[in-house]
Amino acid sequence: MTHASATRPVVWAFSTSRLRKVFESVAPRMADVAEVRVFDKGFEEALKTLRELRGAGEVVDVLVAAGSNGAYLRDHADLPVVVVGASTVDALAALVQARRASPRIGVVNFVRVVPGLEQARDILDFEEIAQLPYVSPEEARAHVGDLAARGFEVIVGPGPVCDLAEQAGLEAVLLYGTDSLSIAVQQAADIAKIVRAEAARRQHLQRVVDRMEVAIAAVDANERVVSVNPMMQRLLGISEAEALGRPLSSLQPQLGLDRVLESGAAEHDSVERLGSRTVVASRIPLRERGVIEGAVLACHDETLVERLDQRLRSRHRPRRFEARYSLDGLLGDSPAIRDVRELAERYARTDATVLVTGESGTGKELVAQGIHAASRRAKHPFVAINCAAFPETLLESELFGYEEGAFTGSRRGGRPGLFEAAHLGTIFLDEIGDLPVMLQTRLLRVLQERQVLRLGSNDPTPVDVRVVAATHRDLRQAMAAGQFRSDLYFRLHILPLHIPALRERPGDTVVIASELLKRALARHGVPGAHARALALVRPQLEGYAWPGNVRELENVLERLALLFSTGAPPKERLESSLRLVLPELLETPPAAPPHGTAREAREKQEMTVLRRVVAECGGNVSEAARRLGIGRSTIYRKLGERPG
Ligand SMILES: Nc1ncnc2c1ncn2[C@@H]1O[C@H](COP(=O)(O)OP(=O)(O)OP(=O)(O)O)[C@@H](O)[C@H]1O
Repeated sequence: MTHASATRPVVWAFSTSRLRKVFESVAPRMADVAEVRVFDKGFEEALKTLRELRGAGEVVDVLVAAGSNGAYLRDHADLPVVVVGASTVDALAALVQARRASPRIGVVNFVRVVPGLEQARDILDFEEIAQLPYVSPEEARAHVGDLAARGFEVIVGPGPVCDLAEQAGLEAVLLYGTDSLSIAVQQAADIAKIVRAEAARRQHLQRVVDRMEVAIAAVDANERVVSVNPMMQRLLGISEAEALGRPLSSLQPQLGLDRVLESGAAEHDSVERLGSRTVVASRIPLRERGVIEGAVLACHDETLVERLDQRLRSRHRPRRFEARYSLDGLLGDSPAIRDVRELAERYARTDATVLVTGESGTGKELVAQGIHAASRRAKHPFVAINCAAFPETLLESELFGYEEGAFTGSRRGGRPGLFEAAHLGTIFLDEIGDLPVMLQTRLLRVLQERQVLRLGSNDPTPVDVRVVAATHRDLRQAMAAGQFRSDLYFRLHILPLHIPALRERPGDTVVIASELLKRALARHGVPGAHARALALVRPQLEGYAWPGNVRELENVLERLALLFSTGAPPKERLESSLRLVLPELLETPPAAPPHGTAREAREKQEMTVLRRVVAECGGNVSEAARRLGIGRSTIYRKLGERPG
């Protein structure tokens, strides 16, 4: 059975005449050069046989045939054809044999005269050699008749001519022998090797193009498609067969290459909207010796470009894997914050999971970084992720990574998740209370088994990671409401650490403010303004409720430093300037109601401020959050509303 991977070239020889027998005797002798198969077929029948056998999966590299049959196949078959020529040895042998019959010899050959016969005449002592080339069978028949009429008794020629000569009662000698056929088979084998090498190169190139995450189409100078890879077929929504030969702009006007063919100038990275999809397209003209002979279109899917962009950004964000803060950076002198610092230092000496709770902006991440920096893991990565900031599927692949082919567009070779990135270090899971239930289950498994399973993989990777989780939500309440798995809660709640809100430790405000203001003024190049600036707002700092905690305090002090950055504001405008940059602080604190506590008064004041700022921002909570330096969710929570 013939097979595509057969190492020997496969040659099929076609002949309906006596030449077939010679082929049959040559085939076994050429076995180490080529696998030769001989068919008793010619012309249309040969083509039909070719179609049938190749349709059934048989493989052939090159055809061999003689005379007009060879010429016919060369014109009609879609394979290389070697047309047998008479070798000098065979021609001489035929003449010697013919000479034995008669000194007058007719040579009737297809199209060509046999070279060198005139010289042979002297050596072989001929009386006459008549060479009559023919093109059509009718012409061959006429030549044979003519020679017979002229008294020739022997004719040398290809198979069909020999048949005609014998029919006319003359002696016939076959022009081709084993030498001619061996030469033809050798030529066929040489061609087969070249053709195979070429095909292999083309296939390799095709495989490369087919596997690229780019949709590619090439057109000729008339903008007709000459090749499209599978990605492009999908983009155009048609098969290769449908696309080939048609003008690209007729398939998708927005992806046309006519402009590039005309101008000869490449166009890079144009953004094209195709229905619901967006692609980034590049168009490049192809030149052959300076003449434009076609063009190539390459389209990247928008999501791929975005993914690459994201990956490049994250690669340039090493900060993400490093702790910047130590526990010394946790400012404050209150007993509450001292407790926090002391507890954090103790926790840092262990490897157990820590659950940090506290309102937004109280320093939960700062404490997590501090614990990492004070632990034996300090030299290894600190990886932080905000579980509320990603949609569920993205969060899953961020945390656990994925294997190649896990989803469309997953990158080759897969990608490790943050748990793997944090190996030997600490992972900080911020806003753990917002982790979707499905991921709570996966996280629980990681905590229990200390190994992660990438998406689409069955092969877990062991990880040595310390977990610090944080939340501003009440996880017990979430548990009761069925939003948080209790088994996960108990796995996280091993070393609890609560950071009280800034308003619950009033002494801290001025201590922290003083230090943060010093840093902000230094950044603005006015360190000398510290005492004056602080004195100016000190009563307000102490009286204010700080719904956004230290983050809000930072924000306020940054604005204050900005006010002083161009020199202290003149006295007469001081009040109005301050009111302008620190409106929330200068809101007149309402007098404590007779029956209320100081805390209630502060909370009331806080609500007044929140409502006013939200109103000033036309109800735009994001804008209000930015101005106050607190999270949107904090505003919603305090105002008792849910995000719409
Ligand atoms: N005690 C503190 N001393 C100095 N800086 C602090 C302190 N507490 C918080 N900060 C600063 O306040 C900002 C907010 O802190 P952090 O991001 O740690 O809060 P968080 O509780 O994690 O907030 P969220 O819950 O909104 O993520 C940071 O810039 C942090 O450095």
